[in-house]
Amino acid sequence: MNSALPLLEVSGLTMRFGGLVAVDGVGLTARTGDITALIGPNGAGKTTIFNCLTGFYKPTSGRLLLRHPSRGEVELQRLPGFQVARHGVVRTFQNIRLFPRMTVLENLMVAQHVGLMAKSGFSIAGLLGLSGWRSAEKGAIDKARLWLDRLELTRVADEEAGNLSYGMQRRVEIARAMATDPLLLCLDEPAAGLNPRETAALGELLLSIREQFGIGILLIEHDMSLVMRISDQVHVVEYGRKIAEGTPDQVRNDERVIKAYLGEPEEEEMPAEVAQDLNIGEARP
Ligand SMILES: Nc1ncnc2c1ncn2[C@@H]1O[C@H](COP(=O)(O)OP(=O)(O)OP(=O)(O)O)[C@@H](O)[C@H]1O
Repeated sequence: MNSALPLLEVSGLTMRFGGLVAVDGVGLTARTGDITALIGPNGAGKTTIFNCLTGFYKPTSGRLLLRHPSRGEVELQRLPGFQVARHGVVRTFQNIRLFPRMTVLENLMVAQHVGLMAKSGFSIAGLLGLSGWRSAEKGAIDKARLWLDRLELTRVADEEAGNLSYGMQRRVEIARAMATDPLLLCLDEPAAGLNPRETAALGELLLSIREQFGIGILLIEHDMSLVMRISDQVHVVEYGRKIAEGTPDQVRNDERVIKAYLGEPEEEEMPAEVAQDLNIGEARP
């Protein structure tokens, strides 16, 4: 657990769609060196929080404070959406969004496009081969290859991304995000569609990224077993509101969380696998 000031501090985040309040005054923090999970039942507002955080939506109100190591305190909600990733808050999506007809290596190159264009001076001359552009391009290829190597994807570097297994495509998405040097990696349901073996490998991968690169990871995930195993902190939302936060042990024993996931005891029987994941098998009839 990292005790410095949080990398990200969200306060009073509200997002309305017409009459619907999808996110209602949510606060949360994410720290460098931590895996922070954001969980809650379907429709609770998790992806909307991510969309606000990563510049896809302009929040109705609230403050999204990023402590950037060189730029100081940045209020993300004030930035144009495309600037958020440039400040190091990078995401993956619930549905994989690779370029399926490009190779894996090309997918990682595209992610670095903005940096490359900046090196070209956004000019035709730059693109036509000035040395600054050429060395930047080489740097981008080297960085892409480094991340492919780190995520054990080198052997598929020249394959079309769309031909890979779902689990491998998820890995490529994470490699692509990491190649942009994020401060905060936001993963929206990275285990969705993965088999148990792929999910276990994903867990190991996220733990090793946290260990080796000391970035913050913010994770939306429905696989409670994965969340409970790898997270440092867990925030729980229901109907757009934060209902609990704490360590996995604190959250799995929180009555409000148990009710949010399972309903009232008399309403429905607890599914055995959920009870096992939350480790509350003995606590309920
Ligand atoms: N662009 C939008 N326009 C209108 N309503 C929206 C929009 N995006 C989300 N919502 C609504 O906001 C609420 C929260 O949705 P959101 O996708 O954030 O939930 P979630 O917790 O991510 O759900 P899930 O776990 O199923 O992905 C839902 O009622 C949803 O229908």
